[in-house]
Amino acid sequence: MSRTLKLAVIPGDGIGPEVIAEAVKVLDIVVPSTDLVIEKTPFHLGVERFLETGDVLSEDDLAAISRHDAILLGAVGGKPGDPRIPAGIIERGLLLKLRFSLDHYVNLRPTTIFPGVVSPLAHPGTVDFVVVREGTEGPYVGNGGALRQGTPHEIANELSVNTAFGVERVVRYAFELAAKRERKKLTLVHKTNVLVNAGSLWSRIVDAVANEYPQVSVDYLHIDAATIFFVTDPARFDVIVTDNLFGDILTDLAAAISGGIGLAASGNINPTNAFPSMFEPVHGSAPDIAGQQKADPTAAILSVALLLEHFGYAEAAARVNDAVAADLSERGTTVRRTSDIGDAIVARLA
Ligand SMILES: NC(=O)c1ccc[n+]([C@@H]2O[C@H](COP(=O)([O-])OP(=O)(O)OC[C@H]3O[C@@H](n4cnc5c(N)ncnc54)[C@H](O)[C@@H]3O)[C@@H](O)[C@H]2O)c1
Ligand SMILES: CC(C)[C@H](C(=O)O)[C@@H](O)C(=O)O
Ligand SMILES: [Mg+2]
Repeated sequence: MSRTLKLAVIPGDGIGPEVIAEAVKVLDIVVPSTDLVIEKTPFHLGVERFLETGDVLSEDDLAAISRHDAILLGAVGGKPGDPRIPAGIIERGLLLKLRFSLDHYVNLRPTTIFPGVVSPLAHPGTVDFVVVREGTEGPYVGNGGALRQGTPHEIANELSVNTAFGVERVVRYAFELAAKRERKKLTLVHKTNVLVNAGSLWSRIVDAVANEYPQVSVDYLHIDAATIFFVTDPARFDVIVTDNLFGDILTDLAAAISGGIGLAASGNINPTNAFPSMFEPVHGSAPDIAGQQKADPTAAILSVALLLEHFGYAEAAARVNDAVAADLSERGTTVRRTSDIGDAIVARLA
């Protein structure tokens, strides 16, 4: 008996299509070792589509994507400052619209330093942590406005929305994850000394849920101090739970300390499975290197491993991770084309 998984594939912009081509090759080579049959549907979305049609993501597109079991996305967005693309129209209208509409309240971003990968840190220690970034609230909700725009008296607001329901569900997910991991440690990262209302809500919920997980040790860091420890002692972290914006910034830093943004994978998870979860590299469309086969597809390939894990295919996911690890440990400082990296990883899985 086989199990059919309907996968919406959104290659997107810039390096998105280049890295997704390699991720799909890896998926295609690993899936026959499972009982899965993957039915892929490509969706042509992103800057090009916007420039051609003025449309970013129609209700029909959204409905069609929602009928899939999962989404694999490359990256979306144009060159920052491109006058043809209003700021945020692709990011908000496509990427965040998917995350919000499909209730991706857990943005899961694991970090490890693979053997042989050179960290810019002199003494990184053993780095193996997961950032559980809240995905549907915070300053990302788009609840803002501007008054007297363009005048010296302009006022620009972006409201950060934090609901007890939204915070509790992501905190519970983070505790559940911490309880399953070896070190069983959870760090709340926030800015409770300044953002006192949101900070108080997050702290109280973490304290309350902690009572149900006596086996998990809990600590707290302000976001600014957390960035210090990411650089001076990243080995201290196990599971980090934080809000949408802090999590965005921390996870680019996590990528940088662990070998680069080309290696950082993520899952936008709807743990209830009411909606398809979405797997994507943490990086963006990298207009500076797009179309040149210079992008590292490893993050997209590791996102495929997260997808397989999400559906319970831990062994297939481990095979992909192992093939990536082997490739990275042999890679050294050799510069390879995007498709050569994909092919080398595929060859290890064949
Ligand atoms: N999830 C997403 O779709 C996503 C994420 C971040 C940024 N963006 C969008 O992407 C566009 C560019 O944003 P940015 O420049 O701030 O961030 P970026 O992540 O695209 O690029 C930052 C730097 O990292 C490099 N880089 C990124 N991915 C790489 C890879 N796989 N291999 C090698 N180098 C890589 C780029 O060349 C660039 O120098 C913007 O429109 C932004 O909004 C989209
Ligand atoms: C492009 C942008 C909306 C997105 C975010 O801020 O979440 C990106 O930076 C990411 O980390 O996935
Ligand atoms: Mg980001």
